[in-house]
Amino acid sequence: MVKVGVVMGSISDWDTMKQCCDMLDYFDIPYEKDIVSAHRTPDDLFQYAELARGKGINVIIAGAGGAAHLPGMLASKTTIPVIGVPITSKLNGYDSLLSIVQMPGGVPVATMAVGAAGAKNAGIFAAEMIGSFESEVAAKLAYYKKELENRVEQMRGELHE
Ligand SMILES: Nc1c(C(=O)O)ncn1[C@@H]1O[C@H](COP(=O)(O)O)[C@@H](O)[C@H]1O
Repeated sequence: MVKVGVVMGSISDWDTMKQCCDMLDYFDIPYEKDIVSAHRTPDDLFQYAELARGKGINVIIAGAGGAAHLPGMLASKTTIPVIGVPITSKLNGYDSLLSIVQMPGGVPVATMAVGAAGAKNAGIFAAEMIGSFESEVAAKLAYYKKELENRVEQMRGELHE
């Protein structure tokens, strides 16, 4: 059963949002991906939010750029937690970031950094949410953290070579 719903406002967001799907693959978390736009397909957005829980989705990751209303509008229509990924834009993603992060009180969106690193972290953060109740995912997260530590150890070696 699908556990994470990954949505983006346009196919032009895919290069970035792929980073989050790569992390979900790494942690063996089943997900679905789709393109939904608050501006271009508002009816689809409402339908997506309404059907998500029934599909078994525990977390939604939504990436959008510019006037990035997609994550916030999803959050307004569902009680499933929404992670927002600001996509780099003509204004370097500042507009996307502020559109996503500045939600009114009562409608939270867990906002990541702009661009690829944010998308990657969104995948890891979703895994952490699922890992809080699935021990197999928690074990994979612990292994991942160990690998990060090993990589720094390797960097220290390279620095002193
Ligand atoms: N911000 C949104 C929404 C939305 O918030 O619903 N729908 C599309 N977009 C964004 O428009 C940008 C340009 O899209 P195009 O490349 O298709 O013109 C994309 O980054 C997309 O996320």
